[in-house]
Amino acid sequence: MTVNIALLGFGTVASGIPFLLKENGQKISSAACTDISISKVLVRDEAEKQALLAQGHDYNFVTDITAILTDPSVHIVVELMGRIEPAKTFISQALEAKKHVVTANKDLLAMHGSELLDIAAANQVALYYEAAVAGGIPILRTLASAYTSDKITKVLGVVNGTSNFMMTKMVDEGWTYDQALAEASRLGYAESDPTNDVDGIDAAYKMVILSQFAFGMTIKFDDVRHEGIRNITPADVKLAQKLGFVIKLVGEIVERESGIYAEVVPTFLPKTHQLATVNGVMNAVFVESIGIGEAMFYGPGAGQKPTAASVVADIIQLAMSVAEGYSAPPFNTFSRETIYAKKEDLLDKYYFAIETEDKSGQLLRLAELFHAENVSFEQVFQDKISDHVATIAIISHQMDLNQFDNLVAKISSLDGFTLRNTIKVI
Ligand SMILES: NC(=O)C1=CN([C@@H]2O[C@H](COP(=O)(O)OP(=O)(O)OC[C@H]3O[C@@H](n4cnc5c(N)ncnc54)[C@H](OP(=O)(O)O)[C@@H]3O)[C@@H](O)[C@H]2O)C=CC1
Ligand SMILES: N[C@@H](CC=O)C(=O)O
Ligand code: NA
Repeated sequence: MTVNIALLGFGTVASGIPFLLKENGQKISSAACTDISISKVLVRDEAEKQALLAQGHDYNFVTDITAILTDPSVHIVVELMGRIEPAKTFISQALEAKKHVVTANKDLLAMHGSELLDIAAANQVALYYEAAVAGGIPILRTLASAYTSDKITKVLGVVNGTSNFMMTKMVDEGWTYDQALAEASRLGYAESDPTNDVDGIDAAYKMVILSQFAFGMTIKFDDVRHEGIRNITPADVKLAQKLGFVIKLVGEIVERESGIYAEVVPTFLPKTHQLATVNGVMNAVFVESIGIGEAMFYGPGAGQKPTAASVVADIIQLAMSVAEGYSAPPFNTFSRETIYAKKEDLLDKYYFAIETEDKSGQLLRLAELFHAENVSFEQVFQDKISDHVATIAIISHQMDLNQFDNLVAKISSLDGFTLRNTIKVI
């Protein structure tokens, strides 16, 4: 038997699939208990079809999804177009046509995953998406299988390859923000609209998906506090280095007694923390649990071949179920009621960078403000910006999220002070 797959889109990731099917064909067929063949590829229009044929791609290119949906010989649909629509409609239609679906579309899964999984279940087919979180790292399947015996208490992740690549180039090699972004796009790491990469949105999508696999709870995207890398200045990086930290965009999900909480924020990581060594396009997911303890899963978070490898691994699992005639199990079965943590249960240290006039009494005003919130300073630094202006950098002791929000609001409205940045300190 041959299991037929149809690709929706033939961009960076999709065009990496033929390489693996060809170079690793024997192992793949043996693992799937069947041959796997790309029987149709949906492209945008006739011009793209002609261009791909001219480049030597010898596939059955189609420009209308109906050709795939109505073809009973297509067993698995692989969506690699990205964005919400028409991907959502096409995936829903494919599931309703009783075809299994593989996707890498974290935007769609974070916003509408539950709805799509319900459609899959109602039609007795499966929706797999290993590549949606940390491209080449087999993290979702690991959480869904190897962690069934364990209880996870915390997940930390550097899960956006583009922003991590950019930060690494900017810090280590002095590249500008624009140079770093252009190169991340050229290498196929960035989304077609890289806003989501640099503003922490892509990483927040991944936290939504990770919360389902690690904690069995579905945090809504809007409830994932997120901020990107745009506000980080060379001064922040310099101070971090001086104090033995590196700055990374880190996602965190924790379960406290009151419930679960997720955020993606720039973070001061001690240089000795395992995540501090994750550079370039590499990603890592650091998992704390009551059984295994601490474990870190490290690998490429983006790029054609790593991401295609995760996609093909999903295809193999589904192809095997087709070939062997059993129902493919759901990708994740861990599900509990979602209960959010109380803000007073969320304790962290923070770095505050505040600009103010360089004159007597300014630090005292800040000290009074922190004191009113019952938060104490751990370290304070002052740097001259010009003759009359200074940056005061404060690293606080632990405070809860209510205290942090109150401080941010109060400093922001304090006359003569500009809150330039806040960064979590681990
Ligand atoms: N690149 C990476 O490293 C990773 C990507 N992903 C995810 O994988 C998915 C694919 O990403 P990637 O390959 O990088 O994206 P690309 O933009 O390189 O590829 C998407 C392709 O789909 C085409 N497309 C879009 N809409 C349609 C449509 N309606 N009909 C037919 N074709 C269409 C696009 O055409 P056009 O160019 O004309 O718009 C483009 O060729 C995304 O969901 C992304 O988030 C996940 C992990 C890593
Ligand atoms: N644009 C994303 C791709 C993988 O999800 C990233 O940079 O991590
Ligand atoms: Na993955």
